[in-house]
Amino acid sequence: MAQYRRVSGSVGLITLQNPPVNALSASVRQGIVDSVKRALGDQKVKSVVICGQNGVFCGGADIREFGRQMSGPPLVPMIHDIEAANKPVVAAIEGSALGGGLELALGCHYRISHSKAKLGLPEVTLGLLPAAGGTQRLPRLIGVPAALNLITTGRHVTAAEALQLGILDHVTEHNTVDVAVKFALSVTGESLDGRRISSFSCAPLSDLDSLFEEAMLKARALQYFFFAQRAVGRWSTPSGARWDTSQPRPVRKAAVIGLGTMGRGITVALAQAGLSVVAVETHAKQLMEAKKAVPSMLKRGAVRGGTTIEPDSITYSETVQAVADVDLVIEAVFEDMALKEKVFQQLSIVCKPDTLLCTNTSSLDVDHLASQTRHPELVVGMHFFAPAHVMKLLEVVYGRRSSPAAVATAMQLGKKMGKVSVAVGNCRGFAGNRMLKRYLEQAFFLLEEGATPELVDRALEEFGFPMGVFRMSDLSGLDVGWRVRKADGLADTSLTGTSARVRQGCRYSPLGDLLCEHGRFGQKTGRGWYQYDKPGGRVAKSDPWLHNFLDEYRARHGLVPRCIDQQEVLERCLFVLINEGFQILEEGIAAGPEDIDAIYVFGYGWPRHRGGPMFYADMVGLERVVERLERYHQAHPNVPYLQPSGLLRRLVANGSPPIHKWRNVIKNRNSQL
Ligand SMILES: CCC/C=C/C(=O)SCCNC(=O)CCNC(=O)[C@H](O)C(C)(C)COP(=O)([O-])OP(=O)([O-])OC[C@H]1O[C@@H](n2cnc3c(N)ncnc32)[C@H](O)[C@@H]1OP(=O)([O-])[O-]
Repeated sequence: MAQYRRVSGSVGLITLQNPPVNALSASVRQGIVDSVKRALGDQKVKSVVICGQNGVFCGGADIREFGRQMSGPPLVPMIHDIEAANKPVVAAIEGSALGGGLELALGCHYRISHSKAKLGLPEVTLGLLPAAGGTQRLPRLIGVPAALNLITTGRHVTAAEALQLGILDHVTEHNTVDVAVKFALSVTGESLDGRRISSFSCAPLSDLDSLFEEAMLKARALQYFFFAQRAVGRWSTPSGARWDTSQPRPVRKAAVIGLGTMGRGITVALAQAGLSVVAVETHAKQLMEAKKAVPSMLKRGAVRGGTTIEPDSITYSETVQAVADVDLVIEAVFEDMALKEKVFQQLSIVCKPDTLLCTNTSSLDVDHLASQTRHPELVVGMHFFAPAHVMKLLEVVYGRRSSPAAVATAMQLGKKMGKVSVAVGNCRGFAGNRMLKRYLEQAFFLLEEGATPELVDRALEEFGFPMGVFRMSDLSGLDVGWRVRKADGLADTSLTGTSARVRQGCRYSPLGDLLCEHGRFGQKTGRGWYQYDKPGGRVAKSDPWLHNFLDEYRARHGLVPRCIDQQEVLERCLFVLINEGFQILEEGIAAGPEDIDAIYVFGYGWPRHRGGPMFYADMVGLERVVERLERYHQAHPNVPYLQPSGLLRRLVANGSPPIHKWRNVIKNRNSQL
């Protein structure tokens, strides 16, 4: 219902009353219709304010009435009558104005909001359209592009953003109803001609078709990704193991070896999944720190998720012997093969014969680690992403000898931990990091050729990544990749002349190695591709030192900088990553494009509304991807990964079938097409 009273002499105050969110039930709509009629008919009333009780304007349609026979006055004429009123009507928005609630506010002549309020048209998330005027009034008020974004995403915006967009007339920190009443008094008698949104004309746009086309593509990408997430659970391996024929083993007690950043996150994620956990760290200082850090991470998680954690579900130990009775072990020691070999040899002796042994390596050879144990069929990779208790992605890496039960167990455990688990084969970097390597290389090459970190990052962020490659590299630490390149014998900055930029016959950029030699490891040292106000600082600022360094580097190597545009950045960085994805599909490292897309959206910040790299390739058109790769390969013949992969070429030769048909072509990869 709605309460009506006259306040401040001449303002009719209508208060929506329907706990908990003043949704527009039949009786609320009836209350509004009756109150508006009263206010407009009362000569003492010169203006009207509509608000909601208990600090919430209106949560939209009453979801408790969904599926029931429609009764009471319909919303559209009700809002239209408010707009047509000859006395000013002001919406006083507190809490939320969502769906029909915002549509009601758009029917008012003025909108005043508290700074903490949220506004939006979330109908799309319920399978509806904002059909009570939202699709008509919002574009007229804020323009088609901004309205389309709100309508198609359903996102809630803050009062500050709503003010900036032009949805609100005023935002206040004070009592919103009091402010709205004062405002209503001040506009009494003013003309309402320019305040009725439905009479506004929509600003004409020359590129309206492409705008709608883009919105349609986003919708298609989101639909594709919805199904892709589900497809990854139906895993299979080239040896014929499958999700529906492989029986997972029960895992009640698990162990984590190594309590650095990753190990702590994994311990938390296991405990949150209800397992009892043995957390092992052989360095006394690190163990002591973990004993403090893990419970506070668990506490924070419990507050966020409203859950409780058994405090004694984790036991700590300084020796590997403590894992003798666990069902599964996740090794998370330093990324060093010799160290991991030793751990696996020890585990193979200490653990029960049927304990599953998992490694959290991000790129090392799972088969080699399996060969260190007595039961290589019980070894798989469980590659978590930092922070392991937050990030949704888990790559489950099966080796040559991993049993179907071992893969099924790791996949099921991942699911229990709330992860999206993707089964991938064993190769250097698995699927995600292997593709990332090509993307990073191209970003470095672009700097050599004349780009700046700012230019590259801007292009990637405008594409939709939360962070460009260089800002991301500063966040995760430049030293991580440097260590790997040193171990691989690549990071040799003593080389001069042309050999400084070539390794094993291919183009190589030593830029990352040189930065590390200057002690620039990214945020942790306060300097990287950008500068930060202090070590550990978060706000990246352009660094003149870096720009000088790049100028000198180019001059030293006789590289003439050229103008690089955003399109080249996107094509070079993304198409090479996509090409590696096709290679991975061809080799059977990932079973289907959905696996790669899930990995990239959940693990690497690929924008969901672009569906993932493989879906994006399908959208761009496979022929175009091939054509651009060939062109770039011609320009850079010493970068072999720019050469289109065999599978990509075969798909094009097959008439570029849509993504859901690629598996058929992959299956027939031995045919003579
Ligand atoms: C022709 C029609 C056209 C219009 C179509 C639309 O408007 S479509 C758009 C429709 N609107 C939306 O899609 C908005 C959906 N709602 C929200 O986004 C959020 O609830 C919120 C932001 C309003 C409040 O967030 P918060 O974290 O502060 O609180 P919370 O989430 O914990 O909920 C608290 C309680 O409120 C209840 N309840 C909530 N909404 C409605 C409703 N519309 N109705 C009835 N009840 C509703 C909720 O069930 C819960 O009850 P419980 O379990 O305690 O008995």
